[in-house]
Formats: sequence, C-alpha cells, structure tokens
Amino acid sequence: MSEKPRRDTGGTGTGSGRSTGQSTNRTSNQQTGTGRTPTATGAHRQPANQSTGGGRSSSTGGRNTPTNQGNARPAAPANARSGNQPARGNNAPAASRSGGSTPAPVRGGGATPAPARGTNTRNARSQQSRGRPQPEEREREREAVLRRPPTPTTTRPVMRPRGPVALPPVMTVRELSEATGIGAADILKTMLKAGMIANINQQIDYETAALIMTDFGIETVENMPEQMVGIVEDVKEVLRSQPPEEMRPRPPVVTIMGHVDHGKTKLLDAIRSTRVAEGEAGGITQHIGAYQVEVNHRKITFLDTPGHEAFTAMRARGAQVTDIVVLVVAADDGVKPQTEEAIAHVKAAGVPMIVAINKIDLPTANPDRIKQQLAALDVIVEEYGGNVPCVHVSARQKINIDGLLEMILLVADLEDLRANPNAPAVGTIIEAKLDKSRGPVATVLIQNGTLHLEDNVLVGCVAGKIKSMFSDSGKRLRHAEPSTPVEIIGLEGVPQAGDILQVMDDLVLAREIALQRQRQQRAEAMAASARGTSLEELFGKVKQGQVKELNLILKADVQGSLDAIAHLIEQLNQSQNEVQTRIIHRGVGAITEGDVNLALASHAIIIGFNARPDPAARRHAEQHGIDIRFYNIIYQLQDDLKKAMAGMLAPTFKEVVEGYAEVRNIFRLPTREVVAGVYVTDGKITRTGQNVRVLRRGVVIHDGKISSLKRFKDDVREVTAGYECGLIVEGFNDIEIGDALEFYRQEQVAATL
Ligand SMILES: Nc1nc2c(ncn2[C@@H]2O[C@H](COP(=O)(O)OP(=O)(O)OP(=O)(O)O)[C@@H](O)[C@H]2O)c(=O)[nH]1
Repeated sequence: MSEKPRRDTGGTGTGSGRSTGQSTNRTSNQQTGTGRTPTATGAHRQPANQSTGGGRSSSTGGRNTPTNQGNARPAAPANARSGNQPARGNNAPAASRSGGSTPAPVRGGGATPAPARGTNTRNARSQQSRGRPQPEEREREREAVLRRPPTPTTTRPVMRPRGPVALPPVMTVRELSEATGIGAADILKTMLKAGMIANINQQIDYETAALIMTDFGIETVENMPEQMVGIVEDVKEVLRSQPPEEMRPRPPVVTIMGHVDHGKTKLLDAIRSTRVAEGEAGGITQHIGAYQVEVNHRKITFLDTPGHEAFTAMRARGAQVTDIVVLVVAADDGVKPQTEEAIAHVKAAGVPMIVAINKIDLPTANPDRIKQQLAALDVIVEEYGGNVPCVHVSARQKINIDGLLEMILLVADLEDLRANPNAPAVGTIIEAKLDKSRGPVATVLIQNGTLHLEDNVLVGCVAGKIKSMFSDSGKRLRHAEPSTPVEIIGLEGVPQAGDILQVMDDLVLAREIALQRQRQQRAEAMAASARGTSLEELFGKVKQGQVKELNLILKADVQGSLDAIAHLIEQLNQSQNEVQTRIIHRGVGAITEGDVNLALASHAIIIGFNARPDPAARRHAEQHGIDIRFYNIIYQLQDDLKKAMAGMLAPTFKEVVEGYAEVRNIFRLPTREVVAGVYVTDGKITRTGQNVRVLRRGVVIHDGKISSLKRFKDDVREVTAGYECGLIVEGFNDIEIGDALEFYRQEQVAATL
C-alpha cells in the first residue's frame, strides 16, 4: 500500500472490445497511459467516455486477441449502480458471480477472467450457452473429473485479472474479493497490516480498495454511475470550464479574522450599519451567516461568522469561498496567539490579506508596534516595503470604515474575480439549521450561475426544490446571482457548512445521488477511523521519496517548549536536504478543532508537547484520521523526527483514548489521598489497564494510573459516559475542580505494510 490511487473521472479508453456503457471511471492505474487528469465536473459535462475514446493504452486495450483477456475483466460488484444502461455489457450482475474468497474459478462471471475471446461478459455468456455440452457429454466430463487425482489447493495458480478492475465508489470487503479474485482473508490481512481492523462485510471506499489492490499488483478503476456525470465536486473546476465570454465581474467575498476582543464583531457591525446595500435599507436585518454592502455602486459580501473557525472548517472540507481576509489587530494590544493562528490559516490558503489596525481611537494605540510585530511573522505591510495593505480604523467610532472598504475593492480588482451568471447555479453552504416552523434552512453563497425559485438542487447529501429565498435583510428573492448570500427553504434535510449546492434538472436523480453520497460518506468515515495513525503512512511515503516535506502543527504547554522544538527542527533541517520539516502553525495550549482542520487542509501532523486535544478536537481528529502525536520528552520527539526524516519509523504504540471525565468535586481522605468526584463525559473509565492523564486547560499536569474507582461506596470495574464516580489517581494529590481527565490505553501497531 504504497501510493494513493489516482482518481480519474475520464474514461479509461479500454478499447473497442469493451462496452463501457456511459459510466465514468476513476482509475488507480498508473500504467494505462490514459493521460487524463481529473476532469472538470462542470454541471453540464458530457459523460467522459462519450468522447472520442482516446487515451487507449496497449496494456488495457480490449483488443480481441486470443491471449488478451483485458476486456474480460471481472464485473463490478452489485452495488456499482448500473443506472439505466441497458447496453452495459462489462458489468455482469452480481448474482451471476461465483467468485468469493477463493481465487477465481474457471467459469462464471465475477472474479473470473472471462473466456479469452475478445467479447464482453454478456457475449461471452451467450457463446458459452451456444456451445453448451449435451447431457451424455457432461456425464463423461464428470467421470473424467472424478478420476483425476485431486489437485493440491496450494498449487492452484492465483488468477490475476488483467487490466484494471472496475470497482464502485463503495463496496464491502467481500465484494472487493469477488471483483478481484483476491481472497477475502488476504484482503483482511493486508488491511490489518495497515492498522485497519475490518470484517468481510465492512464497507470500504474506492480509494481504500484501490490502495489495498496495489499491494496485489492489481490496477483498479472507479466505476462511477452514469448519473454522477456532471456532478460538481469542485467549484473552481466549474468556474474554469465556463465559456470565457460569459464571465462577468462579481463582488468579492470577505472574511474577518483576528484575536479575541480585537473588534471583529464590532467591525462587521460598523460596516453593515454604515453601508447597507441599496434597496435593502429599512429591511429587517437577519443573521444568515453573510451579508452584502454597497460601496461606490459595487457590492462586497462579508461572511459574518468572525474568527477563523468557519474559514478553516470550510477549507478542511475542500471549500474555499473567501476571496480576501481582513486581519483585525487591536492597536492597543498587538499581535496575539489567535492573530498568529489566523495568519497561518491565511498563508496556508494562499488568500490575499488586508491588515486592519483597529481601536486607533484609544490613546494607548500603537500601530507602529503592530506593524513591527507583523513583520516578525513575515507579514510585511506596504508602508514597510511589503505587499500587505494596512488600514487604520476604529470600529467603535466608525473611523475610516470607508477606507477599509475601498481597499477591499482595490484588492478585489487585482484578483479579477469573475463568474458566469447565465449558468445553472453552483454555490457553497455557509450555514444550515433545522428551523422548528420552516424546516431545513440553509444559507448558500452562490459562486457561479444564478439560483432561481423552483430550481431542483442537490446539496451534499440532501436534495430539494427551492421554495423560497431571502436576502440578508429578509427580502424575498426570485433569483440570486454570483457572490450573493441567500437563505433557502425547501431542502429535504439539513446540509453541512461547506457542502456544494448545484442545480439539477431532475429531482428524482438528485435524491438518488444524495442517498448514494450518504452511503459513501458513512464508508469513508469508517475507513478514516479504521486507518489509524497516518504518521506511519506519511513516513512510508518519505521512505519512497514521494514526500519531501513534513508539515507539522505544534502545540505545547509553554512558549519555552515551542522555542526549543522549533530550534531542534531547524537543526534537523540543516543537517540534511532530503526532507524538510515545516512548522505551519505553533501555539501554546490545548489542541483545538481549528488545529485539526488546519491539519486536514494542509496534510499536516499535529504534535502535542504536553498539550492535549479538547474532546471536540479529539473526536474531529478521529473522524478524519488525523494523526496527533504526543510527547513529553524532547529527545523522544527529536528521535522520532530524525527517523521520520529518514523514512524509517519503527512500529510503535498507538494510544487509544477510551474515556473523558470532568472533575467536579474533591474529597480528602484521612490517608491524605485525594478522591476526585468526576462526571464521565465520553466513553468509559476502566479500573485496570487504563492510564489517566490529568489536564488543566488542555495541558498535561500528570500522567499515571487509577488506584481506586468507586460508585457510591462500592468498588466498580468500569463507569460509562453519563455517570458520576469517585476515583484516586495513583500518587497524585494535586487534582483540582475543573481539571479534565483523559483515560487511554496503549496498543501496538505495525509500522508499514
Ligand atoms: N475603543 C474601541 N473599542 C473597540 C473598538 N472596536 C471594538 N471595541 C471594543 O472591543 C471589545 C471587543 O469587541 P468585539 O467586536 O466583541 O471583539 P471580537 O474580536 O469580535 O471578540 P470575540 O467575538 O470575543 O472574538 C468590545 O468591548 C468593543 O466595544 C474600537 O474601535 N475602539
């Protein structure tokens, strides 16, 4: 399992002998030479292999030579939805398959390479029936078989399919085995070696399946149902595929970021109150997650969830709606941890930034100091010879708000932001909730095309019809153009922020795809959580030279530790040129959901040096398979990093966090031991086998064992979430009300496949 499968939505050009129907394939095949890169999935894309059928490869071409069985590749499992393609000959129905966990038998479809004649499976079957032996012949054959000495099973050759095997977006291990002819036990063994504990009915996504198959030397291709053609996966691709002559300028979309209390909310309020969009004045201001203002007859859209949570959560999901970030820094306070965090996010996203030095009305304001502090972080304002615009404002006194807005327009001009208003709408969900009286309500930011009332839409895993639309001032709208935030009603479920909305011709089809996505999402979540540590995976790639840079997010208990680790990494980087470690973000305190999102968006690993994730961050990391490594000894970290850079990290222990509790009471025993009265918030506490970490504000203050666990007066073996209990942490009496306890177990994991 060495490399990630390449996704390709283009047809694989499998040759004339194979009737591919209208499916769209993503292939893991590195050798097919299809030469296609992931294609645009624009709303109106044609099925990829309705094209000229170019990009054929000699290795996969289904030419009808007696030796070439490439076109007789195994059928896709039953859940490769065949849609309404009567002529799809390559995918035999699953029911006709006899494959299983054993290597492919000689007859039947499924994992069996079909007869050597260059026909598709269906033709092969009709030929078989035409040449079917008569009853007496069959009897003779049977006797001959019975007389034959039994063949030892171990010598039976494994029938490897030739050419890529078509796999659906989601399948069970059993279906993968059937489709490829690789025994289910072998597949499970490979998964186990990669740290994935699965059973034969476990659903896995295409990427995981493709990765497993690389181990067996089998090429795969994702068989997308016909309906998936034209489904938008990336808004940027949609924009790229628009006819240039249709592109029109669109308003910029702006996010405001900055440290707590530096005035983000006040600034958003000041902008909104001074510049309500024309024709919207007098409307009832509503919070829909975004609003538009008008400056010099031009509109600007602001996402009004201040801070970087929304920004990073979106980016972690692959959505980027922000064109420009305004970084607010309070003139009397200066650069703070969240300012630094915001800068890290903005740099990682490559979005232009404007610095707004706020609170300049205060006598203690010192803008120069801030500019110097920013320069130290490599944010050089224009005044200092850099390229970051900087404006001085006061959100409270409404000083220079227009200056800031004009600067935003100036930056927007340089970005040349355009979209095609004359296309079916595509946008991104900014916020969504379930309203008691109105049902699912979502705010969508239109990014291309125009959304109309009565449009059928597919939004992530839900479908619906636009029944009504409202602007941020509560005005009913009939249509919404690019960069307009609009509240929509009519969805059949609540989507997630970051989901893509696209208009579909057919509501039934939208519903079908929504359902399929729900299924796929479940499989992906399970695959991610089963994947376990991604660090080993990354180290494996380093070893193979696929990765030259390790991205780290560093959280520590104190600034001193951060500095020491940064110094150490610098030394390691200087000592060799093969692999460079880059700290993309560092900070003091608990590991947050924002850190996990940044890791997700930047393919980074999180290092906690005496710092722990809060429960939300831990859940989020688990869900997405993000690796958080914990250290409390600097030499251990140094050692691991050295090995990582050499790509040879040995098998290691993986921590499994099993429970989480809050300390709500403290009792002192006559023995001077301290009993902590705790409430189990997550998972369970077990008296034996578990270790416990005592955390204060996300920082580890003790790591040890439980010496006593009681409910009321009784000793108990375990306490689950939702219950209270009393416990003593062995040899530690400094526990305080408000401390958090994390219960974990160590498990050994294999390093690489
Ligand atoms: N003097 C002065 N005070 C300001 C200015 N802007 C904001 N404040 C004050 O600073 C405090 C924090 O402002 P907010 O707008 O809530 O700050 P924030 O960055 O949104 O804070 P969080 O939502 O907690 O992250 C409030 O008491 C504001 O009144 C300003 O320009 N001048």
